Amino acid sequence: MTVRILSIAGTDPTGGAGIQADLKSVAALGGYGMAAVTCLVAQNTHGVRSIHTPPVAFLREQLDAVSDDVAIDAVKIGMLGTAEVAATVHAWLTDQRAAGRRFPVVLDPVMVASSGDRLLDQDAEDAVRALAVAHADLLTPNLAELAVLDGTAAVPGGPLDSAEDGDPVEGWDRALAAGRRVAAHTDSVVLVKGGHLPGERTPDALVAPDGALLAEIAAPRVATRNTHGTGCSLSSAMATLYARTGAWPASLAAAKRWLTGALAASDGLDVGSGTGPVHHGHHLDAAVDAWLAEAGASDGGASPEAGRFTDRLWERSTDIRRQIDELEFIVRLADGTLPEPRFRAYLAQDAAYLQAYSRALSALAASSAPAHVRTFFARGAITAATEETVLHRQWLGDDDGQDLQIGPVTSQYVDFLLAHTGREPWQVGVAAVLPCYWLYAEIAATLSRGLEAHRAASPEQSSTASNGDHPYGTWLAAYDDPGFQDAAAACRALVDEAAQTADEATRRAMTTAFLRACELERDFFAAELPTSDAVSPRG
Ligand SMILES: Nc1ncnc2c1ncn2[C@@H]1O[C@H](COP(=O)(O)OP(=O)(O)OP(=O)(O)O)[C@@H](O)[C@H]1O
Ligand SMILES: Cc1ncc(COP(=O)(O)O)c(N)n1
Repeated sequence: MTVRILSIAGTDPTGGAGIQADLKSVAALGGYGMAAVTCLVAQNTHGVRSIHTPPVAFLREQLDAVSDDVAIDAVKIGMLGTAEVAATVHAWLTDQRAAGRRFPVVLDPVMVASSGDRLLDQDAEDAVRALAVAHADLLTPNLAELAVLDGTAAVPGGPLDSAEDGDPVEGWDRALAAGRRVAAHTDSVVLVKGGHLPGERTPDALVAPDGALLAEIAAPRVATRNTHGTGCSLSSAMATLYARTGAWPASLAAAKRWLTGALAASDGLDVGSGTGPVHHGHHLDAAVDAWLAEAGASDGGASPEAGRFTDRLWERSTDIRRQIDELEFIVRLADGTLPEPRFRAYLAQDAAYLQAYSRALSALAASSAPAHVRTFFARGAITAATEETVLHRQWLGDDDGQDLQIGPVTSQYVDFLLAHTGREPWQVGVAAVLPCYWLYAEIAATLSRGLEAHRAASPEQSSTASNGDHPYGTWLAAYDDPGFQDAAAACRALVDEAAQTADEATRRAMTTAFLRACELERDFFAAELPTSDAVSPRG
């Protein structure tokens, strides 16, 4: 069943925060969104200009109009603005309960916007606290709001906190302690959010009224300034997912995954020149493009006129690339804990793959592409074949690879490449082989950061020891070879050039081929580390 979620919140005419963000988030997570407006806010990505609060009797009319007609599966409360508005929502919820209508309530105690503008009168804090105590099932304060609810300065960002650049670990411990106190006091689950902590991580945790830590998620910080409305979006996502599942930890895990994708895709939005919004519908782009393609219409974004074609491809592959970064195989390869048999099994598949890749590049070298394109791929075919030989000699020993069992994902990827470079227009072929260059070049950067971290953590390995004691150090270092990075950039430029010469149908086929190859790259890495791996890690 589609869950019906009511947002009670203020507005943002630029669509990034408040009710507009709530409705987008509910829809993005498969719910049906409804909204009753508390305050009208003239704001944009730079800040709040003015606030108009309609008479509270009208708010009550909106709320009754909904509840008299529609069964509500969850309520999300955002900006309340004044004590009177908070009391009106409080009274309506009390009446709903008295009438036997029970639904989960997520309260995002919005007090100050990320721009620094106040969104709640100071004398309304008690009314919000009372609402939390009486009706909230989940509270989602940011660190500053947590400090206000806690009534102490013991939270980073709290009233007396002067250590803006303090230690993130200590700050997080203090935040969790405050979260536990607020959960106990309000008898609600508290989602403690680390978005405003300094450092590389943005931890989030759920604490229960009895102090139990229900979940803790340490997501990496997405490097973007576009965080306007993340709090609104996360709280309405939690309301929607909890209405669907009845489980807070599962809701948080799914909501964070979606929100991280929305943050990662936000740079492609270009909404406003200040702190921009997140891309709530980032995961829907591919479905809409497929419908448009079936309808024979332009996808509107992948035309060569609209900036670099490969920029659009990169943006469209955001989710797949994130999934690759999060794969256990990649994480453990980078930190050196990947079991060696697993690594060797991967390399064997990689060697088989490279033989076929070399044949695919040869097909492009023999295609009807312009001469400089054919030359590039002729060289690439030789490099891939040579690389394959080196892999065999260095890691796989004398085994000549003849009796290698080719895994199902490897053969799927190989079939895909050979079909796309042999039978399709050359432009589609170059788009199909690009991920093997480009994603590998990007993954190399991730892996070499892992190697750097490993070296830094092993100071006894002097800087003259090139690879520390990382078991795959030599292999990781070869990955980050500048020659390979250059080849990836050159291949990308050829794909941009190919898009210029292609008609619209061919550009669509290029996009589809690129994205499919990205998925196959992901599946190739994922196939090598089944979760039930019984091999013990290398000592
Ligand atoms: N740069 C980022 N990268 C990844 N996650 C982030 C980032 N910034 C915020 N988040 C996440 O966004 C959610 C909202 O957290 P935050 O602490 O920013 O709340 P907030 O201040 O209420 O939000 P808002 O900015 O809308 O006021 C949390 O899940 C947090 O971890
Ligand atoms: C109506 C409304 N509600 C909430 C926020 C907080 O969002 P942010 O802190 O990201 O500005 C906002 N700006 N506007």
